[in-house]
Amino acid sequence: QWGYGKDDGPSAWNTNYPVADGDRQSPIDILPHQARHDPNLGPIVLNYDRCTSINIANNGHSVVVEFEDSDDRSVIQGGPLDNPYRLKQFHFHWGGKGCHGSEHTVEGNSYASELHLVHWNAVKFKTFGEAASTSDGLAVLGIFLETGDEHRWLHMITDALYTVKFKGSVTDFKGFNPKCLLPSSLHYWTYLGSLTTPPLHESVIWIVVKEPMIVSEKQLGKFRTLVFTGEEEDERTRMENNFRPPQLLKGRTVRSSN
Ligand SMILES: COc1cc(C[n+]2ccc3cc(OS(N)(=O)=O)ccc3c2)cc(OC)c1OC
Ligand SMILES: [Zn+2]
Repeated sequence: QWGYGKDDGPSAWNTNYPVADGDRQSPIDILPHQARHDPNLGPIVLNYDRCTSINIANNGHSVVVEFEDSDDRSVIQGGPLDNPYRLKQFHFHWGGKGCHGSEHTVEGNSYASELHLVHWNAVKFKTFGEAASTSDGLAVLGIFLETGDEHRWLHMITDALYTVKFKGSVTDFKGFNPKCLLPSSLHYWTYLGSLTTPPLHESVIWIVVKEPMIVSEKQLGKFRTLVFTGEEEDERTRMENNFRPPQLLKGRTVRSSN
């Protein structure tokens, strides 16, 4: 019942989700010079080598790749995290043709798109849902996408998008390791925030990587062939501009790894 349109978009979400006006909402505009460099912030460590992707789906808001998360086969740890967090899914946010579509911005500048790798603290919680509704139950790794040369591995995602054009479509998507999408440096900013879509739970430790991944305009354009609507609906609404704009910092500190 929520979306990214004029009537159901981010400015209307606080009607059904009052936490939208909360004190630790995401995304935010990141000001690098005001971020506190914290020498105690170690590197982010990704152990995705035994990760098991299951499927790729169009949930009516984005395209999502889900992972098997019944054990610690794919986890993120280190950095601001005091436990390993299990990879649950990743998805993207993007703009319209020529417009930008990232959620976090840097000094007011947005990128073409943003990848979110969603992890949950399976040490402290039994289910993703429980973690998703408890402070710091989730850790989301945000990667900016910038247009330039073609990304050598992104085609594995974009070649599958035609199979999930419509809301509610799901197809098998096995053997994909998202580590191949990451930029070379994992230097990051980190702050306490929320899910950027309803239910907007304030349960996320955000880790936003400074270096963007480079993808071609053509690859990005394939995301815009998806539609928000189901196959049975008569109108086809192109899936684009599925991003929430930056929210108030409300006194939060953003820390920077080296
Ligand atoms: C699998 O169970 C759930 C799935 C989901 C699906 N879900 C919904 C919204 C999400 C928003 C997200 O926000 S983002 N964009 O900041 O990464 C991330 C993962 C999400 C995952 C939500 C749940 O409770 C909040 C769930 O527990 C009941
Ligand atoms: Zn997201």
